Amino acid sequence: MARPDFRHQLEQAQRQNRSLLCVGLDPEPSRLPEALRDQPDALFAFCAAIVDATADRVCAFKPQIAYFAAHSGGEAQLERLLAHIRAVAPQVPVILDAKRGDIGSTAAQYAREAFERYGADALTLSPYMGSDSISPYWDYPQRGLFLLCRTSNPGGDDLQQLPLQDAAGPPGERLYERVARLAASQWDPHGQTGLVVGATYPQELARVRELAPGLPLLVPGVGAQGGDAAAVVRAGWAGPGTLVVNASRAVIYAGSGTDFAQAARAAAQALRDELNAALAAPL
Ligand SMILES: O=c1ccn([C@@H]2O[C@H](COP(=O)(O)O)[C@@H](O)[C@H]2O)c(=O)[nH]1
Repeated sequence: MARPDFRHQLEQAQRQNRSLLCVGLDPEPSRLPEALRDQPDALFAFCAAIVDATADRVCAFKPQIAYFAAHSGGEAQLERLLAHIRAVAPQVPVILDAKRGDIGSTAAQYAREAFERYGADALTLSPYMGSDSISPYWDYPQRGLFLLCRTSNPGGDDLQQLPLQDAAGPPGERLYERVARLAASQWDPHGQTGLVVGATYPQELARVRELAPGLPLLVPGVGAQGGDAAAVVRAGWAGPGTLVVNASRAVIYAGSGTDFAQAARAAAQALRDELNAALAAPL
């Protein structure tokens, strides 16, 4: 049977697992439990154990491609990991975090890599090369696209907060606001677009929600980066399928011993409950 489109997958996973939590899969070899560290497929083995332990507590998984591509043989382990998620948790969509952005001909190759090679359900993109760097991904209308809008890092201010003075928007519109407005209009011809907004900037998150009332927002920055989970829900929630809150290190490194997967499950459960407690009505 054909998989539903990303928005429906996300909505279904959120309802089924009663969860807004996305677990980020960012395996750093020096932080893996000792028992796994020397295994040739340690990245896969670690992430697969986290997936198995948390699949009924999350609405998505988000592997960050750099943690795999940085190591010889790592991309093959990422391919294996996506196949594993598909086999053990077909109801949970996978957002490949690659933050791609390039001219159209190269973008077409990145799209093929994400959606055909890895079989990801959604992909993060940097939109700062403009519409022709995004349009090749529209050839995969079933897959989700999350455009970087207001990122979680302090340096995001350097460009994303710049006021614009051109005729295409209201005077003083910030660059991140322009991205949100475009994503909610001409940059979303197939209803597949979402935005990345950091949990560390709840005011901007609320502003993005005003500008893009129905778009899914992928919100990294709770846990290790200190974002407030309840504030994220208050600012970003607009109904099932509209808010995905990512935590990577706070979940995957919750434990470091042989019980690391159980520790990850407990951390995911606690974060899921914290997010749910901030919802006005249960999922
Ligand atoms: O603005 C952004 C965009 C992406 N990320 C990514 O999310 C995770 C966050 O990891 P934590 O361990 O929960 O801090 C990581 O993969 C980043 O590359 C982000 O942090 N901010």
